[in-house]
Amino acid sequence: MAASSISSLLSTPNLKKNPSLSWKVSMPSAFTSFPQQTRKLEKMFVVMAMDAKPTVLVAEKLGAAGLDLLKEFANVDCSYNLTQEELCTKISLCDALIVRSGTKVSREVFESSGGRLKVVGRAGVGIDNVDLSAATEHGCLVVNAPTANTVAAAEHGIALLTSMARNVAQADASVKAGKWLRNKYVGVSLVGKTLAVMGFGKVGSEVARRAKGLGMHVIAHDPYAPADRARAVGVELVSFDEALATADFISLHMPLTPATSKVLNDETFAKMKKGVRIINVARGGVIDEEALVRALNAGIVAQAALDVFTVEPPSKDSPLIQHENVTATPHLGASTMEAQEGVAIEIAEAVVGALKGELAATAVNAPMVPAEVLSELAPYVVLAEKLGRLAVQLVAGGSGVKSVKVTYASARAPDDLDTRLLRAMIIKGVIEPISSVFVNLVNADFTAKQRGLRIAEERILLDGSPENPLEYIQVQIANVESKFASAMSDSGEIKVEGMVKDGIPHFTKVGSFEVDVSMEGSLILCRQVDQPGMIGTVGSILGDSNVNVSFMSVGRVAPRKHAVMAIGVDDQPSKETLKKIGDIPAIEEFVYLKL
Ligand SMILES: NC(=O)C1=CN([C@@H]2O[C@H](COP(=O)(O)OP(=O)(O)OC[C@H]3O[C@@H](n4cnc5c(N)ncnc54)[C@H](O)[C@@H]3O)[C@@H](O)[C@H]2O)C=CC1
Ligand SMILES: O=C(O)C(=O)COP(=O)(O)O
Repeated sequence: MAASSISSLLSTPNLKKNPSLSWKVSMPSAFTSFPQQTRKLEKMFVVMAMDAKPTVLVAEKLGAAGLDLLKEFANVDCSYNLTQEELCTKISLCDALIVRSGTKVSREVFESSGGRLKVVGRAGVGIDNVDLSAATEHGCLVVNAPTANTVAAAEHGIALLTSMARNVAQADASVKAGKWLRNKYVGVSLVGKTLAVMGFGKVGSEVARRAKGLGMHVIAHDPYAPADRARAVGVELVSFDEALATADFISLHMPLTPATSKVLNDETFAKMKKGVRIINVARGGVIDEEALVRALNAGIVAQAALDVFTVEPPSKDSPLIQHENVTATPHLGASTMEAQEGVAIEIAEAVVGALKGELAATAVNAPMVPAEVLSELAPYVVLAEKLGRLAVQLVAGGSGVKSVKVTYASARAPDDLDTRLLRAMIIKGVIEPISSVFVNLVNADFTAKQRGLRIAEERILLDGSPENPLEYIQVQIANVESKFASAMSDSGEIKVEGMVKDGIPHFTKVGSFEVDVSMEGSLILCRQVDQPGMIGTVGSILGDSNVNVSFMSVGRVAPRKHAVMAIGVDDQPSKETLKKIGDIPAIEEFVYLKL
């Protein structure tokens, strides 16, 4: 599993809210190539509890191999058939929740978690039972297991197709009822018939492959599938209407989304060939079930074989289930021994990875960033957050921060630089110091939007060799006053800039003053009249107060005019120490900032 680590981006509110737990520093593998960064990254990439194991609630049956993996890392609570109320009660004690299709992970569940829930693992493909918006708003990562049950679902689709065509289920029931109805259960042949696969993704393409082996003519409709993938399987991609008009069999394999909800309805059934047969192993909600009953009664649809239903389980006296031309199975698509073991391992690995702070390759509501990209971006991720923090601390109280402009200067082609992580970190840096809101990679964009914070991103393409992903990052905050007037650019924005030198983030510009300070600890910025002895004067005030200076840099516009001195300090100076600095006659303004 390709997974990368960037724990601070996935750490969740209870890290802050639950100080009683002691948190261990774990250096994610993606960062081990930056040994010089270790100390600073340790501060950022704080992950799971050392003495408090996380708790994973497994709310539906999961294969043993997956449970074993989970137990190596977490306390595992297997509680099946919980009511919504019980789930909401339990969830506040859980760091992760694993479900299949039978559990509704509603907004209420996220709200009830009190910020503790870090990850929801869907042990399967469809995530229509998880309220993704609520998950994102709560900064909770959702991961699924998208590959391990593909073949099982495709095989079940083929099982339904063949058994429907030969009335296997109905004939079996009649034999068991003591009947011998050889004339009633005459079936239809598959060879030479047209099968329309609706949704040519993982399952759809496996169904297509198998149906071709049965001698069927296979067409597919999928607005997003590449034509060459279809060609490779020997399948022609057609329009929705053409698929409906030409198919003898229609097999549904698209996800349930607002766009696919009730996509088979009275209107679309009317466009089908009379006597069409429908197979659904996708989701019940893609069919208007009442319209399907009407189409069955009218003979438009000769038969339907359904594994999934709008409401599961459907009511016993549902006219659809009871229809003699309907074959129904209880959502068995993924239920083979092999698929369930595979899914269990796939989801357990994803959930454990996410709890460790890794970015899962199967994240549904967060960007998936390959390990090698993450490793390269690591110091820039730190830089981005610190620039955000710096910029916002320069804003004078009372000015609302509404608009942040981020400029990425790079010699790399725009396609070569994924800025989503950097943007998330800048948002984190800007928002966290001025609010109680917790920001991570999952909820960064949402949180910015919700607070009315506009983030404009700009790329500057530099000449030269694109050895580093970025030359510098600049963060500007517009329409605000600054508590440090020298931080304002000529065009009236607070402006800070930084770059990575030898793997270490450096602060390199404030307003129009160039400085050069490694971004560690805290920072004192002073504007002074440029004159000899200033460094010594400030240095000895700090030294007398036992404040260790890590870096000092002076940026000036011209000799003996104004200069900005940036002083990196390891320890927080006391108010008295800061006052003494401010009292130096040549100091015109100063500000103390936490990095
Ligand atoms: N019955 C069961 O136990 C199982 C059901 N499933 C369901 O099967 C479905 C497909 O799963 P996968 O193939 O793994 O997903 P997938 O994501 O690989 O494929 C879905 C395909 O549907 C396409 N699609 C999206 N909107 C469409 C539209 N309006 N019309 C036509 N195609 C559209 C997508 O482009 C994609 O190619 C999902 O709904 C999943 O939940 C999957 C596994 C087991
Ligand atoms: O993976 C899917 O989308 C499925 O529908 C399988 O559902 P299940 O895990 O068997 O409840």
